[in-house]
Amino acid sequence: MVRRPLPRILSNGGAQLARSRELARTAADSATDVLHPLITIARGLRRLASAGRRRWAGTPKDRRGALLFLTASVLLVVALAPYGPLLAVTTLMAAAAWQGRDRTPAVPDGPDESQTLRLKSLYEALVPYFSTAEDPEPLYAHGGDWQKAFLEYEFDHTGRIAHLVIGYPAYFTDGEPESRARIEHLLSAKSGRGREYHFAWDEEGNQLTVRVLAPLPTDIAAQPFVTSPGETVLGFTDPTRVRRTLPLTHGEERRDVPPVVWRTGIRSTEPHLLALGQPGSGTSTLLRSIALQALHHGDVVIVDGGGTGEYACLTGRDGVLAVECGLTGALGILEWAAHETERRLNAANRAHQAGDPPPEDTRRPLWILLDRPSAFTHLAAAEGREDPQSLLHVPLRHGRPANVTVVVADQLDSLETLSAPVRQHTRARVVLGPATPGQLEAVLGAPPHTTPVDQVPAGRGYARLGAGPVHRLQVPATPDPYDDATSDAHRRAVLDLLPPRTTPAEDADPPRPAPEAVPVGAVLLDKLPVDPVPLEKTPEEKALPEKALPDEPSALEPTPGEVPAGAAAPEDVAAAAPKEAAVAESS
Ligand SMILES: Nc1ncnc2c1ncn2[C@@H]1O[C@H](COP(=O)(O)OP(=O)(O)OP(=O)(O)O)[C@@H](O)[C@H]1O
Repeated sequence: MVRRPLPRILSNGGAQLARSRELARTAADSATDVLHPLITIARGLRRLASAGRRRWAGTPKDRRGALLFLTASVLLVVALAPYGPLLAVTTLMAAAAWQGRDRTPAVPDGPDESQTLRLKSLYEALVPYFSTAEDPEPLYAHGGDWQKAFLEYEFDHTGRIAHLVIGYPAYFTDGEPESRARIEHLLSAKSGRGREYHFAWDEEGNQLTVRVLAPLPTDIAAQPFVTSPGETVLGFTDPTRVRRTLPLTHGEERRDVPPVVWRTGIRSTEPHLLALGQPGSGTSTLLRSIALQALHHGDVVIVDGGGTGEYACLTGRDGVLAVECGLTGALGILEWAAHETERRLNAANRAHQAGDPPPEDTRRPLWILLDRPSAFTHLAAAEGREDPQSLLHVPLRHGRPANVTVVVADQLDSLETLSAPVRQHTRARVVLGPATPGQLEAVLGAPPHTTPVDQVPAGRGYARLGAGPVHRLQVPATPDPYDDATSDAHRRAVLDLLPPRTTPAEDADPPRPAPEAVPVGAVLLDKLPVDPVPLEKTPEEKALPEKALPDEPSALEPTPGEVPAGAAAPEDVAAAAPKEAAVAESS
């Protein structure tokens, strides 16, 4: 079959179109220049005519005859006088040209007096940092020319600097964080506090660009976000670093906002997240927001060391396998999660070896969300029991290929209490609330390029995914719907996102979920005796210390028999015997 060439307009249409557009623009510009006097006179005539109409309309009816008579007399005199019509037309044109002149006030070329004063004082303040006695031609000198140093500047409507490009001498140590920090601190103080500034250092060109950032929106409520499976919206950020936007609704209003999207799952390079913040900074809210998104495609296990019942709204919901607030329950569920991770790995490995796709029951994402595990660490130490964090090792280390994601939230000053695997394997990081530059750098691994604000709203902070840039972050408002302080709109927004309740929280004998709804090997945590299949325990399971299992089965706690039983089907248990070997193999 012979291929026919595309019509030329399709093959090189883009370039042609651009050329034609450029030609049309040039022609229009030239025509405007040539016709400018005519346009001015026409505009003036229109203004004169409308002034005449207004005058006529404003004249009382009894005087209109006299006015008409006067006008006619003037016209007659002009017509009869030598050169009268010519003079009249010339005068009319001159009047029209005067009336039609462009009256928009000319934009002043440079800064006004107060702006010049600001720039001068900023320049003077920079002199000690950007000059040395040995420099024969200093760019910065007391009483020097600020216009040479400040290459671009813009002011906002309040007269404060909104954008500034500063040139600096090549010998300034712009590679040293301390030197940069000194300049950034000075500039943000002198340009007006209470705003956030972004600093971009161009080390090659010896230029620093300062930009004032608009505050991030704090009024975005929880809602279904348009994302693909495996993507979680942590919050919203600036359009400068993130190209993508998400369509959001805010009441009646619709807007597009750039999100910070965290990718989890098999191909993720940051499969687990650590969120830290001062008390009340919004880390529990972030966890709730993540849980609501995770429940779209996966199962969620929540361990709440804070014990304030902030996740009660999730209890018994479809996909929520457990919400644990006590140490015993936390140990039980985390132990199950570790077994489940291993079971998934073994099942996936067997499938790989057999050349089959991974089994269905290893693909559904499992989320382990821990709020304040450091509280359990203290409690466990006091009671001489195992630290729940030690049970996170397997999910953290091997969770990615098993579709298991761990999210840990804690207070900033508990960073040291977090176990090494938690700190090592959580490559996605969030810091919320007020934090010192040192704390930000310790958690994020890099300093943010923006200055902190004095008043930090709840849910405001920074996020960094792996070795990526540090983003400003505002978490969507996802409050506890059972909190009296929650507004009706926000309560509605969260309740609308909750999956249906499949198990009544208080029900001692809840209805059994359909067998197909329960992943093979998953624990029916709360609740139900599993089918009475006699299951063999692995040597490890037999060796489990009794203390690791719930003392008193609660509504949500697995019974001692259920944890290992649900953690692995019999054939899995047998295959899981050389667990460590299998795990090592898969990694
Ligand atoms: N993104 C947000 N938008 C609006 N309000 C928020 C946001 N995050 C948190 N808040 C509000 O701030 C308060 C504290 O939030 P939250 O309980 O999540 O903080 P926390 O860091 O978990 O504190 P604590 O550890 O003391 O419980 C709550 O009233 C909550 O509604």
